[in-house]
Amino acid sequence: MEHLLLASIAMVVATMLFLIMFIKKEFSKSESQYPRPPPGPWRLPIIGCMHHFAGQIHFRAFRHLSLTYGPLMLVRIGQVNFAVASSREAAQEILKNQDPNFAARPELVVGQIVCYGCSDVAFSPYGPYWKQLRNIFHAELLGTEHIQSSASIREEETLNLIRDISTATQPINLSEKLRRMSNAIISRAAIGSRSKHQETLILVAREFTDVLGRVYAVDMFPSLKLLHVLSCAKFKLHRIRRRFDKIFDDIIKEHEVKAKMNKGRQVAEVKEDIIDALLRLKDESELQVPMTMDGIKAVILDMLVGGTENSSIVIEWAMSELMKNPKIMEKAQTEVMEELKGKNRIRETDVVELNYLKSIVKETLRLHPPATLIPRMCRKTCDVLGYEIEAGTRVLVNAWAINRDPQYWEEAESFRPERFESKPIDFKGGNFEYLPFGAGRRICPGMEFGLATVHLSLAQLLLYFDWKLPDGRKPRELDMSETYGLTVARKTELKLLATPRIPIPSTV
Ligand code: HEM
Repeated sequence: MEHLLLASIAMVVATMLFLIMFIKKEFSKSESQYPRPPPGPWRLPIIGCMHHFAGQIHFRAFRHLSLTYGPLMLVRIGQVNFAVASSREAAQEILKNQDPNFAARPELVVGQIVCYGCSDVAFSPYGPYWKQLRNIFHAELLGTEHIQSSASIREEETLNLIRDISTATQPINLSEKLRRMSNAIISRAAIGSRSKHQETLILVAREFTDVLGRVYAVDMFPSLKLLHVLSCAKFKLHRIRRRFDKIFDDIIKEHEVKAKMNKGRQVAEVKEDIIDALLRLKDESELQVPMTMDGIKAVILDMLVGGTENSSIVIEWAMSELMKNPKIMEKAQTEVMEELKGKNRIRETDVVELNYLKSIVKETLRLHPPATLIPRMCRKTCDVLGYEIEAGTRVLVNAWAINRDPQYWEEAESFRPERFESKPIDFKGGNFEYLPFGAGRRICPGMEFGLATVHLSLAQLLLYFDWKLPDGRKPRELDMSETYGLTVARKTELKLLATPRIPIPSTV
């Protein structure tokens, strides 16, 4: 009996020991197999990490936090987690090595309301519809052939800008003139003519890019429905959408009238723009995913807003940096003047030779990328740099911080175009320490088009004028503060005095 009791006790002890060892082994296995979430700043109840942003622009605040929490951190804002990548390695992992898993965009209320239920290119979910739109963009507007054939539009519109500036006797608002020029270029290339709604379009586009960069309670507290009602965000967004709608309806109506007049003629005979092509494809239902009228409006929105704001912002920053760095301005003016020798004007084909000017644009995009935070979303739970990123987590690649990281850039905060003369780095998304156009599947499709506008207009501004700050102000007094939007522009409009240097040609 005693033996039996001892044997039972021994059995129980052995079983318990076995169980403890098994659980311990499994536990340590689960720890090493499934990584932990990335580290992040401490949180307060309800608002999460919002207090860390007080008084700071978001991309600067994220960089500041990354100095403590590392290249990949998890920042909770309200009820939403953001994985923020702030190093070349983290960006490469997200935008290249695991690109398909991060090729989604977050579904924001702004995309739902203003971008016609996220049916544009920029907000649409990763999948066949998005792929189809990118192909149409490439085939009808942004491919190499179209960029070459739209060179005459850029040459005309940059010359119009130069003529307009040459008539001014007072300091000019260069920011405003650049927005008008960029909008005229993209409108003529995309919809066949300057939009008669240009003024309203530019105003609403500015309002839209501004709201795009804001943190809305409706997105950060998805479950607090009362807050959605109390916040006036949705009301504001619906107002923007109505104003866009009116303009886009008009553009589409004009194209439908033109299509009726051209009925019966072969496609090759008719000079089609991208809206004509979209309307034709919609009716022919040749597409894998049918195109709706809202989808067409969303595409117009991407083209007109993306094509206007980004290019003019880059030229504005380039001119600001040149005003602050007169020696660089002088060197660039000499280069353009040399290129003019034996010709009566600078054309787009001449820009290829302007290597210093192209380095100035690269350096401008390094210090002032219009899109500071590249927004993506994680589709499936995965491991990035040893940390677990859960499906549905919003991801931000802090391109602004990476472009200025002293680990990759000597004198990172200085404007030094020469650095690109010895550094074979380009925009195409293969150098993850330099991301002005993003990278991977969702890289900017308008890169070549935007650069063509930026290069040519900057060359013309430097060739035809000498520039000064008004009221005898010194270059160091120029305010360089940034706006708080999705695309980061100058906070104050750039106002300059232009003095003609050489005669302006009368025709293109
Ligand atoms: C110099 C000017 C420009 C800059 C710096 C710029 C920058 C960017 C960046 C950083 C992205 C995000 C890429 C990513 O997620 O990896 C983007 C996306 C996009 N850009 Fe641009 N852009 C410029 C010009 C343009 C132009 C001229 C157009 C159209 C005419 C355009 C249309 C778009 C669209 C539609 C997307 C969304 C792509 C997608 O989600 O698949 N951009 N751009």
